[in-house]
Amino acid sequence: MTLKIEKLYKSYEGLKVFENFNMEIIKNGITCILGPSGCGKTTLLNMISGILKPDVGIFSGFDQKAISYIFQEPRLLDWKSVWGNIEFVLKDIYEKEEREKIVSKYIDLVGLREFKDYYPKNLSGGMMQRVAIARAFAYSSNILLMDEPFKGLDVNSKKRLMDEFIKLWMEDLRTVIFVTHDIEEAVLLGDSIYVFSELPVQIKKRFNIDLLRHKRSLEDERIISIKREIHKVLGDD
Ligand SMILES: Nc1ncnc2c1ncn2[C@@H]1O[C@H](COP(=O)(O)OP(=O)(O)OP(=O)(O)O)[C@@H](O)[C@H]1O
Repeated sequence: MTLKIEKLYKSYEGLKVFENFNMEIIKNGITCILGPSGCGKTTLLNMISGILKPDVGIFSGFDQKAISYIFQEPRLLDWKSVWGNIEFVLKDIYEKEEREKIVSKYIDLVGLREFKDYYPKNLSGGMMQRVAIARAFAYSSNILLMDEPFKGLDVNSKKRLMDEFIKLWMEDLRTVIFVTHDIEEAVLLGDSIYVFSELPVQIKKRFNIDLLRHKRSLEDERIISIKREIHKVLGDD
């Protein structure tokens, strides 16, 4: 099963970003998007989420009510604790008792139990991003948009967060659309990787990776060869 974006057009004051753009997204899989800076990746996520309107375009299989969005920066509410930030998105949906169960589950899954009463100002960047990820999963969406959620984190925090993300995703498979500049993140997490061109953006190439995620490693021959090909397509060589 796939979700489809067809005949998409979007310009900003004469700058053509999308022009007859088409793309398929695997349902309940992880689709990664790589591409040069400014090629329209965030614009695409914003249109999928409904934050931004396309000029023209058909989106099939997307229900904007069922979308969670993890932004580059965690966007936590400063005046709410870790617990409060996650509970906030469940307020109008569940009764208190059910909310507590859900928040408790996700706080444990991202390892923040002992920090549940902390406020954002007392958390590290990695911890804030863990709260943002827990919040996105706690909200029962079918589609999860992620715009470089691991950007700017040190290697260990990033590795830990990626492992936590996969653990959460395996619990209830959702359709993930994941924008990144980091080829290693893409080859470790993606079922499918799209490489975008410069503007107006087109798909330069799509890679499908059918290796089991827990068996993937950056030392694996197949992963090394896919990485090399992606570099070539991006024009990094
Ligand atoms: N609100 C806006 N008004 C005018 N131009 C915009 C606006 N938002 C984005 N653009 C332009 O549209 C193009 C695509 O921007 P977008 O942020 O979607 O790219 P991106 O691929 O996410 O970039 P990056 O990888 O640097 O985050 C860029 O040239 C950008 O300058």
